[in-house]
Amino acid sequence: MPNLTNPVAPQELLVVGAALQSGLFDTIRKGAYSLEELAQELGFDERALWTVNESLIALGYLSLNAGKYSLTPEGEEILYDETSDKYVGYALVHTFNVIKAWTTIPQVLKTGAPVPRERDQQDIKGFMYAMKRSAKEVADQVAHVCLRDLPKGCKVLDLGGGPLNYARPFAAAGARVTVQDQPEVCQMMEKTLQPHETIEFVPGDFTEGVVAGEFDMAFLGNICHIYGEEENTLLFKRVHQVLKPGGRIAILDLVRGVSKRAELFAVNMLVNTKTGGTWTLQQYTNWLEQAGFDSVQMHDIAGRQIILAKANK
Ligand SMILES: C[S@@+](CC[C@H](N)C(=O)[O-])C[C@H]1O[C@@H](n2cnc3c(N)ncnc32)[C@H](O)[C@@H]1O
Repeated sequence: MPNLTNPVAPQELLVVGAALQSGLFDTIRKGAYSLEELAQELGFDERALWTVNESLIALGYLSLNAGKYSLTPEGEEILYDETSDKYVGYALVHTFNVIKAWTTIPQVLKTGAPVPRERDQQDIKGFMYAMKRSAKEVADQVAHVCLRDLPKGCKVLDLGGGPLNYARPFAAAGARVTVQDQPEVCQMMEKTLQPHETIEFVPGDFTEGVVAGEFDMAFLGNICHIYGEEENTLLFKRVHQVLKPGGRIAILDLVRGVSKRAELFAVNMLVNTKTGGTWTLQQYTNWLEQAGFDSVQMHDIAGRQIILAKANK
C-alpha cells in the first residue's frame, strides 16, 4: 500500500547525516570548540555552521555551554555508543548517501546511467557500518547454511567480503578464509583483524580476475546485485575454476520475485551502478548452469535468500 504519511521525517536524518559525513560530530567530540574555532578547524562557513548547529541543538544532538559546543548524552549514545539499542552511528552516513543518490532518479530515468560521485573515507566507513548493521542478525545462520557438511579447516573464498560480516563467522566456525575486495577496503579492514582470525586479504577487482586457489566454498554476499548478466556469468565461470571438483558456490542476495524488498532495492542499484539490479531465481539458475554448476537450491533467511550450487567438474 502507498504510504507517504510523514514526508518531513527525512529532514532530521539529512542534517544529522550531513553533520556526521562532514566530520562535524567527530570534531566536536574531540574538544570544546566555539563557533569561530569550529568553523576554522573544519574550514566551514560560519553562518552555515551556526544554522546547522542551531538545528542540531533544537533536535537534541548538541548543546552550547559557555559558548562551547558539546554532544548531548543522547547524541553520544545514538551516534557513538555501539553497545546501545539506540545506536545508529556511521550507518547514517550510508543512509544519507542513499538519499543523495535517490534524488538523481529523474536524471537517471533520462540517461539510464548513474550520476558519477566521489567516495571519501567517511563514505567508505559509513558503508562498512551499514553493511555490518544489516548482516548482524543473520550472519551466523548464513555461515551455518553455507558451511553445512564441509569439514573443519575447509577453504572459503569470500568475494567482496571486505566488511568481514560473513568472513568472521566462517572463520569462527573453523574455515580458512580468503577475502578478495577492492584495495581501499582491504587496507581499511585488514587493521581490524585479530591475531587468531584465520582470514587473509587479497586486494583486487573480481571483475578482472579471481584469486587462484582450490576452494571448498565460494561466498558471494550481496555482490551480484552490483552487476548485470554479463559480469555475473563471467564471475560464476571464474569461481567455478577456483573451486575443487564438487565445490560449492553460495550467493546471498535479495532474489526478485521472492524477497519483498527486491524491487525497491533494485532502484538503489539503478542509481548507483551501471548494470546492477535484483535477479530472479531463474536468472541465477541460467547463469550458474552456463558456468558449469548444477544442483541449484535456494534457502530463505529472514527475508534474504541464499542460492547454493555445486561445481560439476
Ligand atoms: C554490498 S557490499 C557486501 C559486503 C559483504 N559481502 C556483505 O554481504 O556484508 C559489496 C562489497 O563488494 C566489494 N566489491 C564490489 N565490487 C567489487 C569488485 N569488482 N572487486 C572487488 N570487490 C568488490 C565492495 O568493496 C564491498 O566491500
